[in-house]
Amino acid sequence: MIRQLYRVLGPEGSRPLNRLLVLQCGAAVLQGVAFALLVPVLRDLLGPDPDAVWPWLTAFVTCALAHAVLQGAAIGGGFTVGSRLSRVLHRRMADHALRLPLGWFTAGRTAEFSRLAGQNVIQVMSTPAHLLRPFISSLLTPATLVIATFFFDVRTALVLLVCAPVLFAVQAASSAVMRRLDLGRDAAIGESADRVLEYARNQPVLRAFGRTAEGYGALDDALVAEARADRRLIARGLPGLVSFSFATRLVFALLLALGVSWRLDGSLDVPTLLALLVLLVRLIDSVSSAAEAGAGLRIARNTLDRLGAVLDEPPFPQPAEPKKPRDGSVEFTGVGFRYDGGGEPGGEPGGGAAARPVLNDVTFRLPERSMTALVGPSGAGKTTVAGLVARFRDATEGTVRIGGVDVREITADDLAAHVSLVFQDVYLFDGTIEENVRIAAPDASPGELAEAAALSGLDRVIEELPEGWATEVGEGGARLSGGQRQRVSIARALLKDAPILVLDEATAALDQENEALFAEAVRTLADRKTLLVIAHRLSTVVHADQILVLEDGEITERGTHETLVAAGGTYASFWERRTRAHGWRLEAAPS
Ligand SMILES: Nc1ncnc2c1ncn2[C@@H]1O[C@H](COP(=O)(O)OP(=O)(O)OP(=O)(O)O)[C@@H](O)[C@H]1O
Repeated sequence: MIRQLYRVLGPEGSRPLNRLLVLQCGAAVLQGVAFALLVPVLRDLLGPDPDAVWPWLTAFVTCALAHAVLQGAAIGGGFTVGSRLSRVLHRRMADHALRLPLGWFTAGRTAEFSRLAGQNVIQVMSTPAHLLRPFISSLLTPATLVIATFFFDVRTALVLLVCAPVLFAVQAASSAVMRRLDLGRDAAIGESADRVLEYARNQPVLRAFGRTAEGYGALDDALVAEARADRRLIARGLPGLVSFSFATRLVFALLLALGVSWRLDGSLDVPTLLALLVLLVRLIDSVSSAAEAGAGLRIARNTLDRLGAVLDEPPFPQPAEPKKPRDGSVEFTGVGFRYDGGGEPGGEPGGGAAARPVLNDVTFRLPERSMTALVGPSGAGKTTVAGLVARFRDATEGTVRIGGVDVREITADDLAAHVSLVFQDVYLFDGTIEENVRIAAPDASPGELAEAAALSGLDRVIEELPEGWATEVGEGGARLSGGQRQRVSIARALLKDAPILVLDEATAALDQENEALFAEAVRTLADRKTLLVIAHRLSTVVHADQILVLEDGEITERGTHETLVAAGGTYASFWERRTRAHGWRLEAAPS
């Protein structure tokens, strides 16, 4: 536990923790000495010469006062270390989130991350003040008492010395069982929390389909599993706790019986017996509080383990000898990819359990300042290609190059500076429209902002909104329509002014008029940027310099609109159906 705290706090936090531990240990030992001094105090008080008590009483009061001072300092230190712990953890988690590969952030892991950063960090920050101190004193105070007992009655001390390992063994066994059960219960609670969140988020869909809480199977299952974990905790954990409590009472009874027999055979006087019994009660009390403190510490340890596991996740690997992209071109050479962990940046190429390849031997080049359209049926792997350009994940085979340099040799900062992305799922931060657009380039001039707004069609949104640029978008952009959100995100990507722009279904939420205007803007952008446009709507892609048709993870056709229509393949059949039906959506060709 203490090792975990040192690990999480890092070198800068270790000095206050050292100080705190010294204070807590000192306070615990002094408490033991003060309790031990009660023996000569009581013995002299009840014995034939009560006046002999004064030196012992003075020593007892001095020790008790010194203990109170150290205890006060230890409590204060506990709070200081606790708040430092929360600051360090939040900062380390935020830094680590920046360095983790984007592919790591699945919905489940994001929920776990936010739980850890929120309630779990708060839980852990109370450890030094509320859990560590009682735990240390529940170990050191009894240890001091056992040593002190040697000065009063060696036989009692020897019995305690023999019993101590038995008590510790019972406690350790019970703790190990409880820890495993706690882990299972934590996981069950986490699952329920995720399902409740999902249930809340999906209310529109669930209500539309008339599903009530009772009918929401995933939530029901999670709650049943949580109740099962609770029952398991009680059924399997309780025997351990009861055994420990039973063992401590047994030790007390044994010593009481021995004390009485020693008294009866005349080898122990009454005042010493009474004083030893008082000491024994204190000792059993302290040992019992170890079990209570242990429960809290066990939970904190599990949490620290989970925090440690997240902080140990391999970060986005930075190249040892970074290279700068030479231009704004993009090149895929024999790229293969599958979603099985083998494609995590830094992961073993081709490692992990075998999964179906999503991309297979994909080779293409996007020349600088050109427009390429990537089309294909749903699930063909288009978004995966976009993610590989931005190195959300690494290709499992082949190489992705930007400006002639392997993306694995480019630093994350350089990569971010070179690639701008617009996805269909737009996320806006709670703030104004202007703040959301300026995230891309905080120092952009009003002219640059206006140009990005004009190209993306955001200028028309601004005109319609009474508060214009100062309109608050709400959490996640909830106060804007889907089309408005999309235009904010397009403007943001344009303002960033990266040489490569990837638009993945960027126009999906736009109406036909805005989509046509945006298609026009995209055409003009191709003079300045390398564009990779993924779109179901053919009107956006007909003017592309090259069109790549991706089917089932493979490029099956490539060429301009005219050549592909003339070739009479998949693209031509898409086109034919679109013109015949006057539809705009691209769908899978009938097989
Ligand atoms: N994170 C993921 N983990 C596992 N499989 C995934 C993941 N993301 C996508 N896939 C799978 O990879 C394949 C390609 O998905 P991708 O999203 O790249 O296709 P797409 O062509 O962009 O589809 P759409 O046009 O519907 O957006 C699909 O079979 C999909 O189920």
